[in-house]
Amino acid sequence: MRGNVFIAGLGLIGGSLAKAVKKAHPQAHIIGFDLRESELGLAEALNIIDEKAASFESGAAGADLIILAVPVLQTEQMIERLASLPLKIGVLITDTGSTKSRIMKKAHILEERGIAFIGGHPMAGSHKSGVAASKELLFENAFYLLTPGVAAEEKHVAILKKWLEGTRAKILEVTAEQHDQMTGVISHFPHIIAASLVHQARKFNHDNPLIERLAAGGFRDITRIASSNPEMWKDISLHNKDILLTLLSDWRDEMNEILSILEKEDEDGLYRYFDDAKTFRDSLPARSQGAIPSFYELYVDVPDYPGVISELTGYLAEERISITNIRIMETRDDVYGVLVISFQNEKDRLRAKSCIEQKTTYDLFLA
Ligand SMILES: NC(=O)c1ccc[n+]([C@@H]2O[C@H](COP(=O)([O-])OP(=O)(O)OC[C@H]3O[C@@H](n4cnc5c(N)ncnc54)[C@H](O)[C@@H]3O)[C@@H](O)[C@H]2O)c1
Ligand SMILES: O=C(O)C(=O)C[C@]1(C(=O)O)C=C[C@@H](O)C=C1
Repeated sequence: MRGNVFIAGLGLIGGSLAKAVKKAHPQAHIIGFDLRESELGLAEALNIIDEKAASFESGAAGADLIILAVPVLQTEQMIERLASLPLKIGVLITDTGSTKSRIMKKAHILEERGIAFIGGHPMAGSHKSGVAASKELLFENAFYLLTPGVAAEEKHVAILKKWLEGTRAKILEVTAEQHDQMTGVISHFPHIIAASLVHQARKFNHDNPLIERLAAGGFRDITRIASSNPEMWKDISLHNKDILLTLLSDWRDEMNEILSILEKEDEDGLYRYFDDAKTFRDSLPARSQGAIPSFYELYVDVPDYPGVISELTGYLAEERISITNIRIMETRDDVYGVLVISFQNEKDRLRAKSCIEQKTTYDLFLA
C-alpha cells in the first residue's frame, strides 16, 4: 500500500506499529509525532519513521491513515483535536488504546463529520515503554481487537487490516463493551493485583529487609507487570473504572472465601482451590502471544563459576542463534543458579536447547 501514515505517540506501541507497517508496505511514508523530542529524534535516527511532523496538526493534515498511540486520556483529546482539523478526504483513523468504550463514544464527533474511526487494540505489549523497546514482531500471533465505529464500513475495516498485515496479528472484531469487559478481567485487573502484591511486600520489607532478596521466582513472575508505565495504567484504570470496581468487589468475595477455607483448615477446600485454578490455567493456549505473554525461555541449571554465561552465549553465537534476553534467577543464592535465556521464537529455543545439550551436561528445562 502507498500513502501517508501518521503515527501520534512514538512509544513502544507506536514504534512497533511503525516498523510493522513499513515492513509490509515499504512504499508507505511514515510521519511521526511525539510530545517528547527525545522519542521523536530516536525514531528518526533509527529510521523507524520517514519524517518528523512539526506539529500534531501538520502530521494529521495530509495523512491517509492516522494511528493514535498515546495513553487513553490523551487519545480522547487527540480525537477532539482531529474533529476540528481539515483532514484529507477518505482518511481512516484508528487508535491502539487498551480501553475502547470511552474512546468509541468520543469518536462520535469524528463520525458526525463522516470520518471513519476504527478502534484498535493490539493485545500484546510489555512492561517496557518508549520507542527504544519497540519491535517489528511485537504483535506476531497476538490478538488485535478492532471496534469499528458507525461511519466505518466493511471496506474501511478491510483497508485497515491490509495496513496492519505486517503485525502478523490475529485480527478480531468485537464491540467496545465486550472489549472492556474482557480486558478488564484478563489485563487491567491483574495489573492492579500485581501492584497490590508489590505494595504488600514493600510494607513488610520495611521491618524485614531480607524480603527484598528473597522476592524472586514466583513473586517476580507474578509482579513483572507492576513495572509497567504508571501514566498508562492510571489512564486505563480511570477509563475502565466501573468494570474494575465490580471486579474489585468480586475479588474481595474471592479473598473472603479463601480466608474462610484457610481459617477452617479445610484441606479438601484448599486442594480444590489450587487445583481448579491450575486446571484452568493449564488449559489456556500455550505459546501464543496475548493476555498471557509468551516468552520463549530456556532454563539452564548452571554451576556458579566465572565465565559460565559467556561460555553458553559463545556456544549459541557459534550456531548463530539470537537471544533476546538473559537473566539469573536469584531464588537460590548458594549452590546452583538458574540462567533464563529468552529467544524470539520456538524454533530458536529448541535449537538452543539441543546446542547446549550437545556441548554441556547442564540440566535444561523448557518453561
Ligand atoms: N504497553 C503495552 O503493553 C500496550 C499494549 C497494547 C496497547 N497499549 C496502549 O497503547 C498506547 C501507547 O502505549 P505505549 O506502551 O506505547 O506507551 P509509551 O509510553 O511507550 O508511549 C506513549 C508515547 O506517547 C507520547 N505522548 C503522550 N501524550 C502525547 C501527546 N499528547 N502528544 C504526543 N505524544 C504524546 C509519549 O511521549 C510516549 O512517547 C496506550 O493507549 C496503551 O494503553 C499499550
Ligand atoms: O505483557 C505485558 O507487560 C502487558 O501488560 C501487556 C498487556 C496485557 O495486559 O496483556 C498490557 C496492556 C495492553 O493493553 C495489552 C497487553
